[in-house]
Amino acid sequence: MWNILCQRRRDSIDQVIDTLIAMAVDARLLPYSSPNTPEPHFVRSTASTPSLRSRDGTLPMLARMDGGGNVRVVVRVRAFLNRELQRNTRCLVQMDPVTQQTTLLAPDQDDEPGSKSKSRKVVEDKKFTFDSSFWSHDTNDSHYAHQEDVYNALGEEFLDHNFEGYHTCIFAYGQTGSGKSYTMMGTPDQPGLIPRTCEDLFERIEAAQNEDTNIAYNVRVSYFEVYNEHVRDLLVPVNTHHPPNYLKIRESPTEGPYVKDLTEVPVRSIDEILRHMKNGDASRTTASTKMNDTSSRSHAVFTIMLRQIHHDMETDETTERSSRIRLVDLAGSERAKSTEATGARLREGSNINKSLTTLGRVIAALADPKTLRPGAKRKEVVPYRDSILTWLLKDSLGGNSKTAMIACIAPSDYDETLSTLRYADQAKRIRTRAVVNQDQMSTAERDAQISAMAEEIRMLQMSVTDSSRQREKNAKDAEERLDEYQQRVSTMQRLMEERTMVAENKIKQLQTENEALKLHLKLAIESIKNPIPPVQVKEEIDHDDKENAAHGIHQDQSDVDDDEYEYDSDSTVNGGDDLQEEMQRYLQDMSNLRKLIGGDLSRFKDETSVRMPLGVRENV
Ligand SMILES: Nc1ncnc2c1ncn2[C@@H]1O[C@H](COP(=O)(O)OP(=O)(O)OP(=O)(O)O)[C@@H](O)[C@H]1O
Repeated sequence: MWNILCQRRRDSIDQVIDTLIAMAVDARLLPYSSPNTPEPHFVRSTASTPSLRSRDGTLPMLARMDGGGNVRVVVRVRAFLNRELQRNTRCLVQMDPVTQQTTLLAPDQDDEPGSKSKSRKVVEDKKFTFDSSFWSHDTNDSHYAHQEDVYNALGEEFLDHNFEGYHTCIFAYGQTGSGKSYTMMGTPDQPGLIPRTCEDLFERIEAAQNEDTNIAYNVRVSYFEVYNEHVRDLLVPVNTHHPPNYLKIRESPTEGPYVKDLTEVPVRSIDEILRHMKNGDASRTTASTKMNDTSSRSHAVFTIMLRQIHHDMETDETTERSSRIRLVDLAGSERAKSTEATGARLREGSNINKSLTTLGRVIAALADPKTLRPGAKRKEVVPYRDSILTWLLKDSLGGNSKTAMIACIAPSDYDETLSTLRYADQAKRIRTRAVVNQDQMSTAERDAQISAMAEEIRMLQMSVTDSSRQREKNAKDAEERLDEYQQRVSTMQRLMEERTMVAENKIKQLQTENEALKLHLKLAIESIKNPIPPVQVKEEIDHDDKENAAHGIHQDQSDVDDDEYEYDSDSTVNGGDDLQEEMQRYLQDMSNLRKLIGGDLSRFKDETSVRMPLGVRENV
């Protein structure tokens, strides 16, 4: 009992320390400090504020604020493949749909001919419990998990997080041929997690825009693969006459590691995003191996950047939420003996294993409570930089992201499945520190930020020119400055885009108001032109008089009332003229305002297009 209490206390302390470390790392977690605190670029962050558009709007406040959490780990077992059926292999995996427990059964002596299991000292049943266990082995079973079930249980919730402003990452891990690509990409008939996420994303955007015109969405995608420790852009068509263009990795103090010059394509519809996804997928390096006819020989990273910009017309404040959706299909771990690979395949296999081994070391380091202890130099302990894959996934594995791992397993390979399940079991202990990526600022603040940035870019431009003169002397320094300069330019482009979106929204709103006023004016003029005939009122009054007389009520005022009515009618006409004049004046004001905003808008567009060639991003 005492031990449990101590453990609980240690856990709580660890949690508090975690939060404090996260606050120190990410200034946005700190409460808005005093006015004396210098605020870089006037950005007032409201991280952890309620969702702009959570799915049902009923998330409890605490759930929204708690960005930290353990890596979600799920496991999926696939059906037998033809070669396994021909060998008459036995299914070694059992899953309990109630407890989510996965049991790996020890193979019989005759199973897995030539496998290491014979020589293992202890070959016994092993039990693991994960967040979900997806049984995709036999379609006849009631708890069979279809592609849709996997998306509903995991993908949908992660997309909710993206709309709340969190970065997310879902990666599929497992031995070669265990069903990673099937789970992530799927087939045309059975689409996997990536196409389902794309579809759901645009369906939600469409629904949200129909509901609220003050919110604008901006979606971009990128797709790259890590092949033989090189990064290749999958959205750039392959040119067989040229050697592959491998991209470099850079690390920015604010954004973390990123791929330099990676294509980021803006997408506006489901069809567009699916087209890019399919093109990229077709460019991926695959080959036929003994274990899988279409084996992925690279790690593929499909990233969706989602920006939600909400402009409040009343306060003239803009709230921007940005999130990154990373969907990773890792290459499969493999044993040279099983794949019988030689030559290029063998070299690929050893590179794949090398990066997966590093991923395993990163996971082990992050899962180790000692790494999280106060005073531990986390950066030094976690070997992110030992492989391209782990360096690029640094943020997703141990930083600002909500992350899930799908461990894919084959039904009849004891050793490989045990190794995958152990890997997954360790990943369960990793805690990430996700925060809502949200900024809020007024139009004036944004303008000030753009001016400050323009000045900064001017200075950087000058220093880049100076540096390039000394390039021979100090090439690295010059390159770094150029990188920084390009990054600032693209940030500024983003701000300009935002300003354009806000201006467009304002115009839309003014147009609606204008239309409403025109209609109002038309009705007012019509009612002035065709006033209600006074005679009707008179008749009614006469009728009333008669009735009143019949009831013996004295009506001295009836003539006066008539006069008053005629007088009122005149004054209505005069009042109508006034109203019409006022309306005309108002309309004039509106059209002036519209011209003014229109002028601004075209100016912003001009500025953006003028600055375009300076940016790093292609196809933007
Ligand atoms: N849940 C499933 N239901 C039906 N078939 C599946 C399932 N999972 C995988 N498969 C089939 O198994 C084979 C191997 O799957 P897949 O290519 O997805 O494996 P992988 O883990 O991506 O392999 P690699 O690491 O070699 O790329 C494919 O023919 C695929 O259609």
